[in-house]
Amino acid sequence: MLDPFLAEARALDAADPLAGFRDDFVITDPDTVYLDGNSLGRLPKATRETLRQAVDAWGGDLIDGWHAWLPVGREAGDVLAGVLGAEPGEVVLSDSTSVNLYKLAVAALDARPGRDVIVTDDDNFPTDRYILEGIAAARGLEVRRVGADIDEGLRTEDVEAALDDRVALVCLSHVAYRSGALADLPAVTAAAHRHGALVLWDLCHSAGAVEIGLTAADADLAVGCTYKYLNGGPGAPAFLYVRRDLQDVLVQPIRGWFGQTDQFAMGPDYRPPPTIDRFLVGTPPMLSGLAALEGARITARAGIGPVAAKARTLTDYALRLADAWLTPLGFRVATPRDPARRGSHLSLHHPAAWQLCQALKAERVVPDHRPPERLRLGFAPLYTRHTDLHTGLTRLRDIAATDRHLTFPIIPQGLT
Ligand SMILES: Cc1ncc(COP(=O)(O)O)c(C=O)c1O
Ligand SMILES: Nc1c(O)cccc1C(=O)C[C@H](N)C(=O)O
Repeated sequence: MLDPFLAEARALDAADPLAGFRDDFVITDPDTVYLDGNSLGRLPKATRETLRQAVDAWGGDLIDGWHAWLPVGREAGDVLAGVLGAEPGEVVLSDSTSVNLYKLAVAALDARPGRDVIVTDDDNFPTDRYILEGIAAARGLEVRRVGADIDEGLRTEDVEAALDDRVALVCLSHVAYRSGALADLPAVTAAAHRHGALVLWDLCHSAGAVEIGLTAADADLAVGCTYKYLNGGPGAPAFLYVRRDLQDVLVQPIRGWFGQTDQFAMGPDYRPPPTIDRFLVGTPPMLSGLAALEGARITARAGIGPVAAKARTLTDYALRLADAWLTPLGFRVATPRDPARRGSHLSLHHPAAWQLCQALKAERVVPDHRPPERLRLGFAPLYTRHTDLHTGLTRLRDIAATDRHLTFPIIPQGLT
């Protein structure tokens, strides 16, 4: 008899309005179940072609190529604005998420003179915590860390309790990198605004996975990477968002010539334009920028509404498999069960998570491991099928049931 879960996966895939998008990606080994698109997304076929042409343009056009390349960061920003629920002209590609976080955090702090507290959470992604601590140390500020449950995420009331009129900036991840827990972006933003603070959101794990609605939430600032669900490729430039009315108010700390009015006039003084361009710094990596644009276009074409809806059916389906097959084997779901409170990945706690991760890879299922003791399974709605989850979790169940993972070393080393 056909496993009812498999029948269900096939029915969900058959009814999936995004099913055709899988063909837009390069898939060299169809037997591998790739569940790490939340760390590095797949290569879009269009990107392979775009990059071939870009390399030829470099070879042929040489310096003249810049006429076509210079607008790419803004063009990609406008495509991403649709994905993030922002307006054209409010998003641009620039630098890395880490560098953008620094630039916007400092700009926000400078816009709130006399206030000396940054609020973040104690489970935020490492780069965010390190950068905020660094800024605070350099400026003699306090970092107030809200306690976040590592599986259930941040509670709005806990953020609210940390707010007062000393707080200049609240900086949080929208989707928590380990658990996938989704913070309440509109509610936290509104609470911070009631206390006169600005909010900077890290959208790395939500961009291209959930509906964000930056404009609807009156969000101030955001950063995020393009190499995860947006399929921009390894090291592709990050994006930054600054709400229109803040653009000519905020001054970013790295006064590069790409953030200058009429940069090729090579003028004597720094006079940043009143637009999103003032948050640029230096010469962008063009090949990666073109790849980020191509990747963003696919999500924009699919529409973030259908993408987010598929993220819900994928995570919901995987949760039910986990409950039925994995909980009896010592796994514990480490992601919120409420679909309104999670992004597009699922975390599973198991004391042997590292070994299970290695065993899965050996059997052509690619998850990753995040300490402490969590397997992280990322579902990229554009190319992950429900049947992939059935295959991947069947292999995980069989490995755990037969202890095949115990032959792998216990100590994590290097990349997962
Ligand atoms: C939440 C979050 N912020 C930031 C980063 C990384 O930023 P960067 O691209 O600067 O390494 C990641 C992933 O690498 C992330 O998951
Ligand atoms: N950015 C990464 C990298 O340069 C190497 C390996 C992994 C990454 C990641 O994106 C990790 C990811 N942000 C995470 O949530 O763990």
